Amino acid sequence: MTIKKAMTIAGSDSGGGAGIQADLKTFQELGVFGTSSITAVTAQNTLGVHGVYPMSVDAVEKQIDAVASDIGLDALKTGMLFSTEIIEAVAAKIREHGFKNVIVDPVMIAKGGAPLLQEEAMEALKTKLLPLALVVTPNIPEAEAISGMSIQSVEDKKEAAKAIASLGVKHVLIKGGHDEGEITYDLLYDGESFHTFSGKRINTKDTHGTGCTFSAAMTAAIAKGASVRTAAETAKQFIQAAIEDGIHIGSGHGPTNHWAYRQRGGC
Ligand SMILES: Nc1ncnc2c1ncn2[C@@H]1O[C@H](COP(=O)(O)OP(=O)(O)O)[C@@H](O)[C@H]1O
Ligand SMILES: Cc1ncc(COP(=O)(O)OP(=O)(O)O)c(N)n1
Repeated sequence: MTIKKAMTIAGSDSGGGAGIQADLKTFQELGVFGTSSITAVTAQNTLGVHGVYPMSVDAVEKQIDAVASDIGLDALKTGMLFSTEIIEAVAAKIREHGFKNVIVDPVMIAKGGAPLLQEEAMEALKTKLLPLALVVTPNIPEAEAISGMSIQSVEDKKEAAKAIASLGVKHVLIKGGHDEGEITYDLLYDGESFHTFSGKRINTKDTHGTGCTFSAAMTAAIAKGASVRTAAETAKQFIQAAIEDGIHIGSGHGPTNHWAYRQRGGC
């Protein structure tokens, strides 16, 4: 059996719903061996972020080198990168190791409002990291911040996707969780055409880590050889099941259920 491998370069969420923890659980559920480089430790629970402790650039680099030099990877995702220095170091390592299937989840702000990316790091994200990415998966506020455009309609979403693609990233997937309406629409732009992935909007507060889980599911599917479009379909099904069967723990926003997709027969 060939083992498929995926790496996450992201922050740790002590509450287990987002970040590295969500990514590794998702990789595991989709049958992919997960490895990690931790960029920051957050003290976090369902009520919010109580502390952010960035790792040194050297620590982030050494974790990537350790995995690359021995284990290798079929796909890689980034999540919380926090600072310009860490983004520049990660971009340099992607180039040095020649990593190809790079999925960038441009994490900026946690649900409770805590900043997970310093404002001044936006430029490095746009100019250093996005040109190396196969896919970027912003939510609507992140797509607005990257494109500099306000998104109020489907047409706005399409224009923002084109503006983000012009930064050099091959596919742009704008997630629709922050929209309104009974159906969620995630929009994929591949540089030529648009594809929409839809699902029933679940009325729940247990949505902590949806973005991390979605991009990790895409990463796992791509590691297994799926096209970006098929990976987006898998990720949409994975997150739909995970939100529908959400886990009611803590007194704030509970995590999604990473077991749900496989329990329903997906793999
Ligand atoms: N209440 C919900 N019901 C169903 N799907 C949702 C819900 N909230 C988010 N999603 C889906 O979860 C994924 C993550 O979306 P989003 O919430 O926009 O990301 P983020 O967590 O980065 O803010 C997308 O596929 C989105 O459509
Ligand atoms: C360590 C860490 N990384 C990322 C996030 C943001 O995760 P996301 O999936 O966007 O979920 P919410 O913050 O919206 O719940 C995080 N909180 N912590």
